[in-house]
Amino acid sequence: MKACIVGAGAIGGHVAVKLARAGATVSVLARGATLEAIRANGLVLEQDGQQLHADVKAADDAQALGPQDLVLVTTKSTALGDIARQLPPLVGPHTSVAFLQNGVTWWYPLGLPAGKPRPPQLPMFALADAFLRYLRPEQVLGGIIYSANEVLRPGVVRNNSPRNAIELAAVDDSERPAVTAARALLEQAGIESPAVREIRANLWLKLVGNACASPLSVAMGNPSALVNDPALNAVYVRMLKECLAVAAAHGYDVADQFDLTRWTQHRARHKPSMLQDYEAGRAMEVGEMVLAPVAFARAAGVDAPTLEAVSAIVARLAIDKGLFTPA
Ligand SMILES: NC(=O)C1=CN([C@@H]2O[C@H](COP(=O)(O)OP(=O)(O)OC[C@H]3O[C@@H](n4cnc5c(N)ncnc54)[C@H](OP(=O)(O)O)[C@@H]3O)[C@@H](O)[C@H]2O)C=CC1
Ligand SMILES: CC(C)(CO)C(=O)C(=O)O
Repeated sequence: MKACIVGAGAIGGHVAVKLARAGATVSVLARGATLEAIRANGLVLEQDGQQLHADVKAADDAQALGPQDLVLVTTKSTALGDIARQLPPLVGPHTSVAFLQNGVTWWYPLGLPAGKPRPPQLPMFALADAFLRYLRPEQVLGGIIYSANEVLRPGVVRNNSPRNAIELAAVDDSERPAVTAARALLEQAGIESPAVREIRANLWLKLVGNACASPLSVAMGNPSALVNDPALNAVYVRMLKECLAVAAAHGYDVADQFDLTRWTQHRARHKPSMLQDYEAGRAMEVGEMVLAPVAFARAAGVDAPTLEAVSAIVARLAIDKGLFTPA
């Protein structure tokens, strides 16, 4: 299978190495120092004390890579406007394009099953205009990542989690051969990719964790505080309950599936990507992970005072550092 990874950072670097080592024809759309490093030394993934290496074709111009069977977009959400312009040369009539961003992303309303509440109007939904100029809805896959990673230096990624999984599905939850094939490729590469019944249920399940742990970690500058400090832990648990209520109000009751222990497991050794961005001075996914759940709460009339308070603080921190601009 011909697969292109768009954005060779923490997640993209991990996935590209694994797919290439599993025998897929892998290319990456990268830029700047990362592109130079990949061209010079290939990509390296540090996992369980091992260094896994892969040489992959890399370019900053999608034209040089051509149409693919599978495109995995692994940039931050904040880059999706640019990606929408760069993607067309990678897309043929049978290409599947999976979007693996954390949080509420542009495809949420696309294929939303009848009977589920409509989401509030959010700025990221406007990206649909750009993507659907050249993608048919059935080519778009939603993706959820369970894999904690950080870039040590351009082209070198460290994996910080015991479990690495990517959940993929068509945005209307229909089973398609292209989705089954993409999951099989991931599994073959050692990345779990289980069947998905409702992609938005999986999105909420992950988002509940991110929407609470990530902003609290940014506010504290420390991911373990929300586990080790009893007062903060109480705030964290209140936020989780509120966020689970928001998900349920939007048709996805995932409370029984939420595993707090699993969420707190790698707090000590992994800084959430949002805290990594805050510390590195990179654009933060505040709209998608922090403000979106609050907007969904208001749309459904769910009272979420703890979520609102922490979200407001973290949005302010991001705005003041120039890492987020409210729409
Ligand atoms: N890191 C983690 O552990 C986890 C992350 N996620 C989610 O996964 C997504 C990706 O996160 P992560 O891997 O951490 O992000 P990173 O910032 O590490 O990587 C993104 C990569 O995309 C590149 N990029 C951005 N725009 C372009 C462009 N126009 N052309 C080419 N390359 C581009 C960046 O390059 P440059 O450096 O030049 O900007 C960078 O190399 C996010 O939504 C995040 O929330 C989910 C689970 C865990
Ligand atoms: C790995 C995990 C779950 C940690 O918060 C994450 O999603 C992130 O870093 O953004």
